[in-house]
This record gives sequence, C-alpha cells and structure tokens, in this order.
Amino acid sequence: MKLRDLAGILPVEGTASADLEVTGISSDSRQVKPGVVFFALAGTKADGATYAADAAQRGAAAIVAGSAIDGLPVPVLAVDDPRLALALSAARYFGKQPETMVAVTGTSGKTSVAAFTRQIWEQAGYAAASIGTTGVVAPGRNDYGSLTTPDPVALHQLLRELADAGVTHASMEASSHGLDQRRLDGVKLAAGGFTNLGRDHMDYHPTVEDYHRAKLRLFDTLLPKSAPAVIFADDPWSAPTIQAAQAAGLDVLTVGRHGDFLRLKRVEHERHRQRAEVEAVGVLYEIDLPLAGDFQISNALVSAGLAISTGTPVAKALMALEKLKGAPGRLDLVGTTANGAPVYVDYAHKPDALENVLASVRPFTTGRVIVVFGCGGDRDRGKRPIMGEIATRLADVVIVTDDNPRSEVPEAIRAAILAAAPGAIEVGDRRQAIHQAVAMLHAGDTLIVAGKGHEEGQTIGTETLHFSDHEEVRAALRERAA
Ligand SMILES: CC(=O)N[C@H]1[C@@H](OP(=O)(O)OP(=O)(O)OC[C@H]2O[C@@H](n3ccc(=O)[nH]c3=O)[C@H](O)[C@@H]2O)O[C@H](CO)[C@@H](O)[C@@H]1O[C@H](C)C(=O)N[C@@H](C)C(=O)N[C@H](CCC(=O)O)C(=O)O
Ligand SMILES: Nc1ncnc2c1ncn2[C@@H]1O[C@H](COP(=O)(O)OP(=O)(O)OP(=O)(O)O)[C@@H](O)[C@H]1O
Ligand SMILES: N[C@H](CCC[C@H](N)C(=O)O)C(=O)O
Ligand SMILES: [Mg+2]
Repeated sequence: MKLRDLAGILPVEGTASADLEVTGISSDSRQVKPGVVFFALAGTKADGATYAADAAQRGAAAIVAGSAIDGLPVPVLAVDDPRLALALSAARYFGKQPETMVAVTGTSGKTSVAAFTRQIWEQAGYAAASIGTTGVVAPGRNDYGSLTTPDPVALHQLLRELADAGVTHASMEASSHGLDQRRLDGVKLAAGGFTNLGRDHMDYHPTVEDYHRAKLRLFDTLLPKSAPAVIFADDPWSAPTIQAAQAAGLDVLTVGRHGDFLRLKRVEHERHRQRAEVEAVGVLYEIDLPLAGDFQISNALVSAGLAISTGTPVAKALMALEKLKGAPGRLDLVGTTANGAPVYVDYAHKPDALENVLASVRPFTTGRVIVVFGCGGDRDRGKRPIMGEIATRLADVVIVTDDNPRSEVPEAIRAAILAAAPGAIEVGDRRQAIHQAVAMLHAGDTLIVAGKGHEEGQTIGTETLHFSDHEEVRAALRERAA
C-alpha cells in the first residue's frame, strides 16, 4: 500500500510523501521497521511524540501526531485525533473483516455474551468467532488473550486473518477502555449489545457517568444509523442507554423481564441449570438453559437478541441456548467434594459481579456459602471495602487472599478489604487459601473462588508466576479425597 491509500484519514493529498510505500502501521516505536507509519499517541503513562525520533531512526515512512513535531527527517502528518486515525488506518491497511460483526458492552457479562453469540451462530451453521478477555475462539483456533478489546492494529490483523480463513460472523467485547481509546472505531458493526452498568475501572474513569459515556460510544458513535441495539432492560442503567440509542437513530431491541423483543416471562432455577419461558414476537418458547447463575439467563437473552437481529432465525437462536457452554471461569463448576459440596471458579472481581454470583448460589446452599477472593493491585482502590462488605453480607465464611497484587503491598490491599469484612479470615497465599477453604467444606456448603476465572498467572511485583484457580481447586479436592 502507498501512503496515498490512507488519504481521507491522513492529510497526504498533494504531498511528496503520498507515493511512499507503507509496510505496516504501529503505535509502538519499538515495533517500527522500515516503511511503517508510526502513530504518536498520548497515553496514560507516556506521550508517543517522545518516541517519534526513535521511530524515524528505525525507518518509519511517516509519523502521525496530534501536532507538528519539528526536526524529524521523515514527514509528520498532523491529525486531530491520532487514536481515531490509527483505528481507521489499521482498518484500511488490513482491509477485510468478517461480514457480520457485533460488539457487546457493559460492566459484567461481555465475555459470556461474546462466547454465547458465537455458539448460537455455530449452531446455526455459520463459521463464527469470538474475541475478548478469554482470547480468540474461531474454527481451529483458541488463542489466549490479554486485552479485552485488542488495540486496533492487532485487532484488524486478526479480523483479516479470520476473514481470510472464511469466518463470516464475529462477536467481540467492547471494554470502556477500548471504546474510550477508539480501538473499535474502524470496525464495521452490524449490531451492539448492552448488559448492565456497575462500578468498574474507577482508576481510569473519573466518575461513573464518564464510564457510562465511554460505553455509550458504541451506540451513539460506532453503530450505523438504524442498526439494532440489543439492550438488557432490567438494569438501572438501561433507561439512559435506551435513550441514547434511540437518539442515535438505532433500532432498540430490549430483552429481559422488561424486554419487548425477548421477554422473560418466567424462570425456574435449579442448581446447575434453569428453565425459562421466553416470549419472542408473540410466540412462547420453553428454554432449558444448562448453566447456573441467575445472570446467565440475562447474558443468554442479549446473545440471542444479537444473533436474531443479525439474521439468525428466532427459533434456531433460542433453541441453541439449550446447548450453551459457559465461558471458562464464569461460575465454572470445577468439582465437588465426596460429601457433595460444589466448588466454583468465577471471575467476579468487581462489586456487582461478586454480589450476583454469591446471591445466585444461595438458594441452592443448605449449609454455608464460602468465598475466597482478593482485589487486584494497581486497580481501583475504592472497590476493596465495597467487595469486603458484599462478601460479609452474602457469604457465611469469607477468606480474603491475594489477586494479582502487582506493584502494591499485598497486606495493604487485604487490609482495605478486611476493614469492611469483620470476621473474615486472612490467608495471603492464594494456594493456601483455596486448600483451606476446600478442607472446611461440609455437605450442603458451596465454595466460590472468585476474581481470577480463566487467568493463568499471579502477578506479584513485575513477575507473573503460573497460577490457576482451576488447578488449585482440583489439587485441593484430590488432597481431600486421599
Ligand atoms: C491504561 C490503558 O488502557 N493502557 C492501554 C493504552 O496504553 P497507553 O496509550 O496508555 O500507553 P502508554 O504506556 O502511556 O504509552 C503511550 C504511547 O507511547 C508508545 N510508546 C511507549 C514506549 C516506547 O518506547 N515507545 C512507544 O512508542 C506506546 O506504545 C503508546 O502508544 O493503549 C495500549 C494500546 O492500545 C494498550 O496496550 C494499553 O493497555 C494496557 C496494557 C492495559 O493494561 N490496559 C488495560 C487497563 C485495559 O485496556 N483493559 C481493558 C478492560 C479490561 C476489562 O475490564 O475486561 C481491556 O480492554 O482489556
Ligand atoms: N449479566 C451479568 N450480571 C451480573 N454479573 C455478571 C453477569 N454476567 C457475568 N457476571 C459476573 O461477572 C463475571 C465476569 O463475567 P464476564 O467475564 O462474562 O464479564 P465481562 O464483562 O467480560 O467482565 P470483564 O470486563 O472483567 O472481562 C462472572 O464471573 C460473574 O461473576
Ligand atoms: N481486566 C481486568 C481484570 C481484573 C482481574 C483481577 N484478577 C485483577 O487482577 O484485578 C483488569 O485488568 O483490571
Ligand atoms: Mg470480559
């Protein structure tokens, strides 16, 4: 591709640089090779403009920045919003994506909805993919991920690979960081989904309104006019979300107990499954959902809404719910003790999620609900006492442990949780905490190991050591059985 092929996004018209050959796109100077266009982004830790000279020295074809940078031996193209320019350039450079793409946003449930939507499409016979916190799942592919919403260059490279491999349908998670940082702006979306809004990422967003505004970008900026917006109607934040989607001219489809498009009429919970009656366009469907957790029915309805609104027949989409598999580490039943007490691994690492998951196992627990959890370091500090209070209120035994302390002092993180969790047991070492919890299970009890879900590491300082809640739970169950 020539630089001129990025015209309309970058101010290249009429300049001598328009004929330059472009061999790639990057926002990281360390990745720049000859011919790469370097985008200097103002970040949260550094200002990319500081690295423009480094990029030029490595052979960058041109530098794109928010303002002029003097003294560089390569053309500098100034744009208003370098992140937006990066996203649009990446889309044009890689040039291809699965035809039907949907994105889901919300505080909790995104990974589950992305996975469920892919599964519905698969059952309807489409070659489908999902992209998010747990990685990329596509035919013949299951790659572990790092970011929930990949950065635009990685994202469009991936979309190109998926499209080249014949994937026609893809669902992805739109995190608030991803939306705010324009990571999704170059993706052509057919529909958007909203699950709920609660407290999250208060280290990044100054207020919850600001956080909600970032989420709303999916509806008021990214989706084309009259595209379907599938909104879970039973959340307190659904009303302002519906309003914003309507104002943007979207086709609002609500789901849930208060939903018009897919209305949940009745639900009967069992321990590991639930039976739901759903009304869709005047027809009643009985659905036997093979997943535990009240919230999974909400996620399933958003997913069905996304699949239906992008062309999957209603009955096919709703019947596909009967075969759903939970996303890894989302109220994941890892095993049971010999006396029948179940042990779940769950990714609840924010207040609403913890509240939901503890509440959803209570009706099936004749004994005690036991929870093991901690809070991540270098992340929202405000959530620590809130989660301590929730655990104390909703569980009978609370074990506070470590969850990726990162650069913080682990004891200090635990102390912030414990301040609101009188009577909680403190066991810093997560392995020991899990083993201790499994050892105390009596018949009728339920254990939830929360916070890490699918994660496979524990980050202490700058080092990440292999750690898996699944493996530790299995080991503890084996130990107990021996
Ligand atoms: C806080 C945050 O969101 N950071 C993301 C952001 O980085 P940044 O722009 O702030 O980067 P920075 O370190 O300040 O550097 C500024 C610029 O200088 C460049 N640079 C830096 C050094 C150098 O030598 N050369 C150079 O060019 C950097 O590449 C960057 O472009 O943009 C980068 C590119 O898209 C992301 O990789 C990076 O994610 C970091 C790794 C991260 O941890 N992000 C998390 C918080 C995140 O995004 N999480 C969400 C939500 C998770 C969820 O709830 O599910 C997600 O979508 O995963
Ligand atoms: N619809 C929901 N409402 C409330 N809590 C939920 C819902 N769906 C999932 N949860 C809880 O949140 C946890 C994370 O779920 P999931 O991974 O699907 O959400 P997410 O939005 O992708 O989260 P993250 O932003 O952390 O990746 C689950 O393990 C469960 O505890
Ligand atoms: N995507 C989230 C995941 C947090 C998971 C939890 N285990 C933690 O480390 O805080 C984050 O990076 O903030
Ligand atoms: Mg996720």
